[in-house]
Amino acid sequence: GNIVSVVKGIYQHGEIIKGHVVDYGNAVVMPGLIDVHAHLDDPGRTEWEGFSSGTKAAAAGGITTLIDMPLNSEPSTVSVETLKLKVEAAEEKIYVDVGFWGGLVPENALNVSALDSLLKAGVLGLKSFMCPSGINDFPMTNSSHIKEGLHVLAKYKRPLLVHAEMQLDSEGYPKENDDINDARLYSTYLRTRPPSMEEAAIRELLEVTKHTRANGSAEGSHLHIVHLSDSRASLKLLKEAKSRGDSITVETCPHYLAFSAEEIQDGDTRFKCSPPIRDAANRENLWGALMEGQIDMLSSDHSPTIPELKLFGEGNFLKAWGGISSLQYVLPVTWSYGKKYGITLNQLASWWSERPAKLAGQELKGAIVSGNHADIVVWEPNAEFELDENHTAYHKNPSISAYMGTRLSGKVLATFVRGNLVYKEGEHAPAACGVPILAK
Ligand SMILES: NC(=O)NC(NC(N)=O)C(=O)[O-]
Ligand SMILES: [Zn+2]
Ligand SMILES: [Zn+2]
Repeated sequence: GNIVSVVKGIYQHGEIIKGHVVDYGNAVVMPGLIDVHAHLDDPGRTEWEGFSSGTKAAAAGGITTLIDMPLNSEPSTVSVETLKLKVEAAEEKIYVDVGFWGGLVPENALNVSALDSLLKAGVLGLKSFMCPSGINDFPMTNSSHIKEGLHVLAKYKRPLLVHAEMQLDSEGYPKENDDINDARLYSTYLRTRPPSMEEAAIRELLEVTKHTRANGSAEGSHLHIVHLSDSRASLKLLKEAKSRGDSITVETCPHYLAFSAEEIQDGDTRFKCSPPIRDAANRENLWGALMEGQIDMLSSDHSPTIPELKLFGEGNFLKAWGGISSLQYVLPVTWSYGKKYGITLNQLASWWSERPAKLAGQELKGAIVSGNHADIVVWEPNAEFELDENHTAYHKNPSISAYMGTRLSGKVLATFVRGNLVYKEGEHAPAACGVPILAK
């Protein structure tokens, strides 16, 4: 299951290597992708996705490790008991390795022993929202909850991931439940979540992350901003905080790099997510920041649901479920939309494998080096395909993906997890052989 050695050619110590040699010709052999932000909705909402379909889609997309979010499953993963339910739900159903984030919510944030037991039970870190999550048993937290959480996490050297948007009553922008008649217009939804909401949340977080600096009271803990969309004030604040020594990283997602507000059609709620996809100029800035290293990594934020909750009929952006379905496509999407910015394979491996592995504390994953798990994706960057109904999608609800109808390049030929061939050109391994990852 591990990489024994990495050699040039097929000779080792002057001898032709014995055993089973597979020659993938000019295809790229890369570390498997590690997606630190996916909502697999299991247990409890397997009609939205589920471990089996979600990890099959992942394997088909070259993802070898997923870290599952603590919400959208029912119940949310906010305690030892609910983590147990999640791990049991994953048994015999995961085709790639799956780790778990725990939830930081008001009911456990100020209860040190509750957080200790959740972390001792093996979650790889905690996740919290600074605005309503859309899930009833996953309420939002404020900065005092987050401060407490970070101080407990410091003992375990594990991260806190935060959905950084804060509702500001002061600003006169429409709220989601105002009865606005043009709820079919994407611009109406966009106005309800201006960049200032991300900026306000990040300003508040930076008051807490100063404790994560060397010799700070929360030294050892780490804050990770999930799915950044605002490429201006928010990114500037994060850059300054990093230069002051705060332990902070930030991710963005392929949908913020692929799409722009100008191209989202009225009523096409496949594109609804929070924070929202912003304008084309913002997308250009995000690409610039990613290429320069100001944005540390990428994640899918695969947040599917059933088609009915996307309200395709009425196309109401204010009431439809927010979340983009993308898991299987993130490698070809990043590659296809990134080519014009000159992205390299090394950058792909850094954004999708090396850095996510560090965030999730997975020292034996994220790079093809001897001793590491043999988690590998083999793919052809120049192979093009239409993402249409003829393209086999393994997601539970393929029709809701914003990527349907796009033409992409980058075809996955084979995916290996701990040396097991889990996917090969349309075929999955006969049995689910992924491992649930619990922190020691
Ligand atoms: N409950 C969710 O899945 N929310 C997600 N929804 C999005 N991103 O629109 C998220 O990550 O915030
Ligand atoms: Zn979020
Ligand atoms: Zn999410």
